[in-house]
Amino acid sequence: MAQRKKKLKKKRHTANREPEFDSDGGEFELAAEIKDDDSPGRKLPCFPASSDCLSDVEPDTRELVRAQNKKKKKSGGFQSMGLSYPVYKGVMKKGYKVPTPIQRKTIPVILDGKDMVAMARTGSGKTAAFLVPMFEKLKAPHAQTGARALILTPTRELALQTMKFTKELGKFTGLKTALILGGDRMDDQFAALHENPDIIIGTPGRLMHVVMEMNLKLQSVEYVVFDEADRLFEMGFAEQLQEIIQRLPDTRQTLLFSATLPKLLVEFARAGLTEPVLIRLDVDSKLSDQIKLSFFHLRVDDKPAMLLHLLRHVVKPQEQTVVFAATKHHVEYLKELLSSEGLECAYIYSALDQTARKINIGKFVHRKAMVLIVTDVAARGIDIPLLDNVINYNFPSKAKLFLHRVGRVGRAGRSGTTYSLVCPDEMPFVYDLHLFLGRPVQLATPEHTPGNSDGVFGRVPQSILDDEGSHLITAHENSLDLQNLHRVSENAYKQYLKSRPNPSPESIRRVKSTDLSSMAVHPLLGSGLEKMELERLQIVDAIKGYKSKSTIFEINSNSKSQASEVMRTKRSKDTRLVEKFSKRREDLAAESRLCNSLCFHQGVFSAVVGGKRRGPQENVEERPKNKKSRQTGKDEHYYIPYRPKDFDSERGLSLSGEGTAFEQQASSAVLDLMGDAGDEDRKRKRFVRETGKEEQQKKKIRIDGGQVISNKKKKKKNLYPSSRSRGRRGPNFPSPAGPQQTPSGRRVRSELKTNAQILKQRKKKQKHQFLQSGGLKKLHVKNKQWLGEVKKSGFGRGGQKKGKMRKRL
Ligand SMILES: Nc1ncnc2c1ncn2[C@@H]1O[C@H](COP(=O)(O)OP(=O)(O)OP(=O)(O)O)[C@@H](O)[C@H]1O
Repeated sequence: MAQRKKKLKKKRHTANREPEFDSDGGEFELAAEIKDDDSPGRKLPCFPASSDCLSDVEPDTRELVRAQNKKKKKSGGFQSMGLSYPVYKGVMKKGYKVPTPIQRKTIPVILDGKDMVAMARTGSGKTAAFLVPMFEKLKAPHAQTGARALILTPTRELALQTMKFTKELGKFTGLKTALILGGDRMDDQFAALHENPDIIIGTPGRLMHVVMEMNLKLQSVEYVVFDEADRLFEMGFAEQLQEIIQRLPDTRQTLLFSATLPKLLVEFARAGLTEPVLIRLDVDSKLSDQIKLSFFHLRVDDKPAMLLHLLRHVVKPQEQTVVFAATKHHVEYLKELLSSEGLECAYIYSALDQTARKINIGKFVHRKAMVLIVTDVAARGIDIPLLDNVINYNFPSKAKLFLHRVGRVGRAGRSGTTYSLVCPDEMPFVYDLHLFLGRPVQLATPEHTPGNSDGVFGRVPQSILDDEGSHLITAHENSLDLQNLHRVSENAYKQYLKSRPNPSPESIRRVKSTDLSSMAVHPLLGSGLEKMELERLQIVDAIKGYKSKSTIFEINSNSKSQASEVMRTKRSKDTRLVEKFSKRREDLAAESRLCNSLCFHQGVFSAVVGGKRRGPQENVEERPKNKKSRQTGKDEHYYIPYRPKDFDSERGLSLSGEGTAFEQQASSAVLDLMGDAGDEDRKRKRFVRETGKEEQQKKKIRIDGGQVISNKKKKKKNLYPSSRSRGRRGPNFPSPAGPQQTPSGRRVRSELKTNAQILKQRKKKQKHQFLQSGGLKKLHVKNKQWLGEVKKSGFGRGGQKKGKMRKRL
């Protein structure tokens, strides 16, 4: 223990000597933010002198060779990173000639042994950024110790993909990898861990389950990666991560990667980072310019028709498309719908059987199906290189989820298009997204052409919806399945709406004040018919917005009924208020129109945000000066906003999506005057003491598949010994030895059991099973039967004879 502490100190000491990555004053805060600077001549962080090397078992010649290689090769390429031959060969074989910016920034720092939090946009090559240095560090398989690297991912698909990358990039290193995923057989996973893998790739739920079953200590892990870290550190995985992290040694190197990470490292406090380096690339331009965005405004019922239109007429036949839907029921419905319309499609959702998921992904990757319908399970990390389009059938409720979904296209410098179907209740999320991206919402105008339609928010011509709608009606009439699935998906949507997070209040306000009647048809959908269609839509809007001057109570103007009298009196009383309200609405609409045009022409986004920030001085005169704006008298030049500039962006990235960690903490800070005395029972309206149930709940753990089980029950289950007793050992099952050593010389207790222990456990289990299956009772009954039989055979039918035989019995 003392030795470990000493080493940790040493590690910190080495890190402190490099000022460019240091945290200020050793506080757990933002250590350093490296701006996107791709200058090839950038100085690489220097290596520690051999005396500072972490291993005190032998002088690390590897480091020296690497430093030597670095000096020789010109900077900018993988060569300059001083990679060893097997690793370099794997990288070249994969076809990576030059490192991507995130790889160039992160690999040298990771090789220097620092903890890291790295953010770069989707498809920028983050996987290789943590795999390459991992291979370099692990070097070659180790015979004695357990796994030395652990990679955690939030979804099975992503874990499978990381496994594929690991195999390809690490082909020449000979390192062994075990994949621990929910949905696969646990016995196989026990066996895989017995083969003494160097790397474990897994999803938190199943890994925690396996770790607890096998009682693995994970003390040999030196390198931990949390891929899609923001998702992993969201509430859903908290317990599983806790269980895994507390088993890891303090001296490990921890890396967090994602395309969407908040700036405040406090949000990752549970990861146990030690003086981490923060690398955030593309903070300003979160989306690749190669990705084109289109937003279509329509009713929720028109979405199926629009989807069909997009897939048939807008998307090219040779292009592959991923459709994101809100729930698995939507996926099932859409799959049935598209199939009935002759569009071949594959589908994935988390509840789908593992084999079916693999088959469906395979079908899509091999271009047997050109459409893949998915829930958000496939939103993160999945890399399908030739993917062209993403369709958001349901708009994501979080801006960062939009980034991840959209990030499935435009990978590694390719181009792609995203189409989002937005119904009225999803409008505030579109505004939230634009706040997050720092762009104005562009409402379509008749002047927009398909060529300049990027980011435009427009309407869908009714003619398109009518055409496809008639197909849909026939399809539904002919298929009972489709009708049922549609009904189920509608019910699921109601549930989905209940669980959906709320948009920000300013976006709701903005949507209310936006005059959508001025919005034209989306340029991608109505080339040539914009003006005519706009007029038509305006007439339809006017009809929709028509309000009768009198109520149903006043149908007969000279009616003397009591109801009509009441209505008339009320009307005369409220006229002033109604007028005031409609005038305010008109003003707001006019202001929003002006803001939109200003933003569109000048790119001044600040003007869009609820009128809080003002545009350039010269345009102030053009604004309708309402009472409020005149009163504020804010001088932009000297005004210091109470929110930081990147507030909206950071709010989107924050793990809870509610704001910064500080704001959350402050809002949840409660002075508990009652202390431990108890809690208020709202139903009974009195204070009650804690019953200890909370403690019991804490002892329960959610395993993969969402099942909640108690720790105790888990132990009773004993899946691991039973698998071992069946002799499912891997071919290279290492002999159970005494204490082993890590390369750094630390002693680790063997996780393997001795023969005696195994036999003892086996006996215990057999006894347990025997008792559980009512073994004693059965034995008793069996004995009785036997006695009866013997009696019969001994004494014939009567059974009452006396004699020698009877005596013997
Ligand atoms: N140095 C490189 N040169 C060329 N291609 C690369 C390089 N590094 C990665 N790629 C390719 O870029 C694509 C995207 O890589 P990867 O999946 O690692 O991105 P990512 O940043 O992890 O994306 P996401 O955030 O969506 O998970 C992959 O097809 C990968 O093979």
